[in-house]
Amino acid sequence: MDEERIISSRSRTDDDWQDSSLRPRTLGEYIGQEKLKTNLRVFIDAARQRGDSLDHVLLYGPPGLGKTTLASIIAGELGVNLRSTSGPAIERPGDLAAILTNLAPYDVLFIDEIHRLHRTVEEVLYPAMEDFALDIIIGKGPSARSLRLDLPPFTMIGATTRAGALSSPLRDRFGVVSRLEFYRDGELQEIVRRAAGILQVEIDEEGALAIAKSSRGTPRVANRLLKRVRDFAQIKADNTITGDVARLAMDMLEVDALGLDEVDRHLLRTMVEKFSGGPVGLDTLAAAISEETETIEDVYEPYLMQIGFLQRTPRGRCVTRLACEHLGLPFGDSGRQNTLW
Ligand SMILES: Nc1ncnc2c1ncn2[C@@H]1O[C@H](COP(=O)(O)OP(=O)(O)OP(=O)(O)O)[C@@H](O)[C@H]1O
Repeated sequence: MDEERIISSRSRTDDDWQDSSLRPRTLGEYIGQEKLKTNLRVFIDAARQRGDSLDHVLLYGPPGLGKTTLASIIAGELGVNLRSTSGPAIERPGDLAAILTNLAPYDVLFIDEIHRLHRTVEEVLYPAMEDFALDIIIGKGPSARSLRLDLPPFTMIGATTRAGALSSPLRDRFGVVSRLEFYRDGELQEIVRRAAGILQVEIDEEGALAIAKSSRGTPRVANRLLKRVRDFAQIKADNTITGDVARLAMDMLEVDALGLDEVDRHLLRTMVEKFSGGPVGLDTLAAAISEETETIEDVYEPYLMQIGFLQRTPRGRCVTRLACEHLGLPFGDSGRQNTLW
């Protein structure tokens, strides 16, 4: 279901890949995440001055916030190559060994979804990250012996939506651990304006703000919405995106002013109608809306919690009064007990 959602921040569509032109290429072009950028600037400049590799970096946070973009910016700012792969794509220790031995000195190795690395693969990473070395076992049984191969110094950048799912030995080997935050409306407005400039679409302040507000704090969603709204502007509004055009387009896409779509509304409505607003366990909720628990946890929940529509309690998920007011649903039910209110 997630693949079809315009506002999905998780899956990359063909559209996203075609629009690599929208990706900022330098830290200066990268909008928002100010604290992280300031720190990275210092770490990158210091590493370059010393002629050293940058410490390994772990970026975590909800999907679509710019982790992949940041990894390629870091490589660009260091003036080195970026090698990209993902946790599930590395099936055997030998696959990772092949990648590592092919790195040039100071290269950046980016591993997306690093929490999904196989344990046996992960073990190869420990000495690689710590000592720039590869331990290879030759032979089997009593005659087996270990051989240590030196690797060039490199920087590993790991990205994950769930830092908690990383084993602590792996997490501990990252010198820089940073969380990406949801973007503010003003920052998203700037991202939309920048993207509109690249796509050569006219947009006014109000149009950019309307798209920003419906983008769930997420640049990937902002870019995707902009492209859909651009289609409306092209056919119905003289190629110019104003506040009215943006709102009209979003109505037709069934995305509301807070960026909620049919799936979010279905989730919240199900919680109210079938579970008296909660608490309801994640597995039960996932079954009720025919969705994977991981998708609910990684994609829907972070934003719904951020805007105060959902709360996580030890006994399960609960809908808030704010969510009910937004959706025009009844709040407070005689059947609901022991919730947070
Ligand atoms: N800070 C930013 N400024 C401007 N545009 C951005 C920024 N961050 C992300 N984008 C845009 O959003 C899109 C999505 O970013 P990206 O693919 O890097 O997200 P991600 O967090 O790596 O997602 P995932 O977690 O799925 O890997 C990019 O194509 C880029 O155009």
